[in-house]
Amino acid sequence: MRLGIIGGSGLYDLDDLDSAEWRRITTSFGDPSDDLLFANAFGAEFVFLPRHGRGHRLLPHEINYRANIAALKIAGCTDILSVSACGSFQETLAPGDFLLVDQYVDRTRGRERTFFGGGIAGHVSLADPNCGRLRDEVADAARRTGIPVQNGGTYLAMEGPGFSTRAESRLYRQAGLDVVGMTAMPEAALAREAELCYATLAMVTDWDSWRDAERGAAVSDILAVMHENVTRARRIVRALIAALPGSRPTCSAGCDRALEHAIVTPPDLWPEMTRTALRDVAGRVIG
Ligand SMILES: CSC[C@H]1O[C@H](OP(=O)(O)O)[C@H](O)[C@@H]1O
Ligand SMILES: Nc1ncnc2[nH]cnc12
Repeated sequence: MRLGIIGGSGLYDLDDLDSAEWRRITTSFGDPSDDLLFANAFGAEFVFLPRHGRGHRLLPHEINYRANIAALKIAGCTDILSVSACGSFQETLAPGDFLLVDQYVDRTRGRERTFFGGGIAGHVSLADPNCGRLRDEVADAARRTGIPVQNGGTYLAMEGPGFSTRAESRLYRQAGLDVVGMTAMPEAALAREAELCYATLAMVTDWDSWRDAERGAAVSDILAVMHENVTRARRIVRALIAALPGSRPTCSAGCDRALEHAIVTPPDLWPEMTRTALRDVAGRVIG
């Protein structure tokens, strides 16, 4: 089992590593957000990728999500923990709190959201869009650190880059959604297509814009909360790494077999170019 960590806003590298090396990986789907950090700690090898690049150079819609997921797959990752800063729609999720997301509502637009196409049609199931097993492992890791984490909640993926209007924010709150961010989709869907176990650790940084008496989501407030809490996010990640099993168990949630019955086009019709590109992420079924 090899863990990939996608660091979101505020998490651009990891500390306390025994060894680490930044390496460039190119993919059939373009370049990832940055080089990948191949690292070793607690006797486990893992890979880290800063989603917005070091120095936070990329807006959510400028991120090449396909290349990021493909690069982590090429790097040998079997599981991905994605860390994301989020606004909260719930009184029970205050700035500084952590949530393990189990559902997403995707309101992003115009992003490349599939590896399929170009003559090979594939449709994966997204009913349970992330890995319950990995989520529980992260919850256990958090428990060992003593950091409270809510296990389960819905993440609204908005297009951005501007934050929600008050009307949008209230609508999402009334709909019972829990947090809002700009990056977990199509990342989660692409991880599923690449047969990777995927979970989102959401770090609540603000109340978004539904509270009358407050000015609404603002980067200065978000960055302040993020800086105060990124150390706790790192502690959860470290506890997870320290408990990683040496070999990957067959995923009880089925993420590692997501493509088993997903491809509709018969193999004799697969265009060679598309097949070659898909090998980066779907070699197991593409051959
Ligand atoms: C810096 S505030 C908005 C920014 O923060 C979140 O990033 P990430 O999900 O990568 O932690 C949000 O999605 C926006 O990209
Ligand atoms: N309120 C918010 N909306 C969208 N993305 C965010 N990232 C952090 N806080 C956010």
